[in-house]
Amino acid sequence: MLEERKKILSIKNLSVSFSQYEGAFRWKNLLAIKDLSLDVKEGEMVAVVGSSGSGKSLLAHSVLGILPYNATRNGEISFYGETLTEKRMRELRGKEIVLVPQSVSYLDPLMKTGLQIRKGKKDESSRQKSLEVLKCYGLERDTENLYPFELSGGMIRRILISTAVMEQPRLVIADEPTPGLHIDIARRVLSHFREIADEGAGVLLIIHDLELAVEVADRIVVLYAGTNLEEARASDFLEENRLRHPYTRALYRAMPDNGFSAEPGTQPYAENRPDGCTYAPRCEYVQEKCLKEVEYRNFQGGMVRCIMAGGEIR
Ligand SMILES: Nc1ncnc2c1ncn2[C@@H]1O[C@H](COP(=O)(O)OP(=O)(O)OP(=O)(O)O)[C@@H](O)[C@H]1O
Ligand code: NI
Repeated sequence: MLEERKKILSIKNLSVSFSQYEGAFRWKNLLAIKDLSLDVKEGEMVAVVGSSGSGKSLLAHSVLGILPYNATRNGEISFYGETLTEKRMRELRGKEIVLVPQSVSYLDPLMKTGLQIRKGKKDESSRQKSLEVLKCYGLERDTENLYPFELSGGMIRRILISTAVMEQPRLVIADEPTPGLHIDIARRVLSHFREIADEGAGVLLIIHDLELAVEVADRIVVLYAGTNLEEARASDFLEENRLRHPYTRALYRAMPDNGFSAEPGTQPYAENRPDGCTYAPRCEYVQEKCLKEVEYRNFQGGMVRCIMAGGEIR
């Protein structure tokens, strides 16, 4: 019998709001993430896709406990079944839970690469370990003596990953690790994350590029205007009618292999989010009842937030 894989990360009904000063002693509450749920199990790579501003980085920062000071988080985040409080996040961060940040400016420009990977430690065993990690990521030994400005974009990405995995984390959150990389290098970077998952850790991969996500991940979570509309198996993207939500189907049709057909319209900003289904203003199937709150529900081995799935949409 197959052993049940343990849940590493569980996020239930996450919301993140910002309070913003509007002037004249008025504050406005902006709901940037609304009712977002997902799990990552051992050995699994879950990709989160969504266009710019859909809440991907906020999701990552919520798990790490590094949201901006004016943000409020609600809902439940747990790690191996234990609720992640701010204190617990601080303890796990950089050790059991690591972030490969979106920005390459994360590296210290004045510190040699080797020292950055071992977080300033100078003892011989840390040095040996960092050399092994460099080798594992296809980087020469001498890379340890280089400064960030002497590295190519692809090398910097690999250094950021090396730095993250030095401590053998249980959960790796990678925030857009591929933009600006040549496609071959992007694939190589992603295959390193795949290996990390295959060795038993959980990987939450935040990525714009749906095609790459489908190639490498086990499951795909589709974010739209701060909430999730669908969770599908990567293999569901082989055929349009295996997908559950009209938005995911539109994304499918926009993929290069499927005709590149872009759909009209854009995702709403948090302050203009409609009541009910966030996708309703653009949806060809929209009906009166879509304007009420829509539940995120189990459907055909995945999840969907659409009342029409299984009915009008087959
Ligand atoms: N500090 C902040 N103050 C107010 N609103 C914010 C703040 N940070 C983010 N937001 C809001 O949250 C939304 C989601 O931001 P987030 O950075 O998570 O997007 P993203 O999906 O990571 O985008 P990208 O693909 O461009 O990195 C933004 O559209 C913005 O409205
Ligand atoms: Ni982001």
